[in-house]
Amino acid sequence: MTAQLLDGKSIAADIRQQIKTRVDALLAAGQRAPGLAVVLVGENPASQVYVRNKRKACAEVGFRSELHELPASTTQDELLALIDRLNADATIDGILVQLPLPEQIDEALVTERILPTKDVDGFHPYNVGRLVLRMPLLRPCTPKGVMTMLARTGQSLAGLDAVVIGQSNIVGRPMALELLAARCTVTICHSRTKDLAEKVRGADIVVAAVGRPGFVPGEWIKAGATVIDVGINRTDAGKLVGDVDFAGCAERAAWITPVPGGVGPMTIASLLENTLQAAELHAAG
Ligand SMILES: Nc1nc(=O)c2c([nH]1)NC[C@@H]1CN(c3ccc(C(=O)N[C@@H](CCC(=O)O)C(=O)O)cc3)C=[N+]21
Ligand SMILES: [Mg+2]
Repeated sequence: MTAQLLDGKSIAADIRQQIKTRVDALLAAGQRAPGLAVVLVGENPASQVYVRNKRKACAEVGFRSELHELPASTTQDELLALIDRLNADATIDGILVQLPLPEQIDEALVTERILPTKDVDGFHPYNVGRLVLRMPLLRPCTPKGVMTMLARTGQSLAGLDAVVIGQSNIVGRPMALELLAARCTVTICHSRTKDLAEKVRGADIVVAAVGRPGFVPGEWIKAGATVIDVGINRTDAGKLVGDVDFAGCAERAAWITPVPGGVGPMTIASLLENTLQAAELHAAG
């Protein structure tokens, strides 16, 4: 392996330490702790793991977090009524409705119901529009965490060729907008892309967010590239693997993120940053 590891686990721990210091200062000044409401509908085992990790991170930095666990049979109106209550609750700064939601619930409608200043996922059309216009407010957590990791490489991003594989609303699209704002030349690839291998071969930065284990082989990677693996795929043996062939890509890349311990912990660190930012917005009125 020649690549250096972008250690999300340790960068996320640094960020939590910084946030804890700021929360301690808030409390010392007589202000309340930032509050996050996490809403979990149904019993998706992966969602339960992520929600547990999020609440553990909140506790570590001194946030108040509350968990609203609703049955899989919850109606859309019941969920919207809960969001209305959380929107009106002055002790709640951030609302996170864990996705995916059961099929009877319209995710877009739920996302739009959350007050934009409490939308710590950054999924509300208001926050997405702010990102498009280069005046971001609350930024989607996974792309934000990736930008924090890229900053840690110390390289200037301006003018680099970036390829994002995947065009989802929660990762691929906002990721491309973040890289564009950092003045990369960005290509978004997806399932209908022609000559994907050629596009990746030209990239200085590759972000893989396809949800297919080992989808990006080492042969696609340009020498010295930065490889960011957003994939979290569980094998039949219960092991977590990313979207890139780690060993193959690490032979050529200058920087690479592991799975686990890469982008996942950074997503949670960004959620904490967003919740603190939302608390500051609410304190400012
Ligand atoms: N409204 C909403 N917001 C989200 O941010 C959101 C969501 N819904 N639905 C699901 C995805 C996925 N996601 C992850 C968060 C942390 C890890 C994470 O901590 N990963 C650890 C491993 C965790 C494990 O052991 O499974 C790691 O990569 O090292 C992974 C994935 C947030 N998501
Ligand atoms: Mg996310």
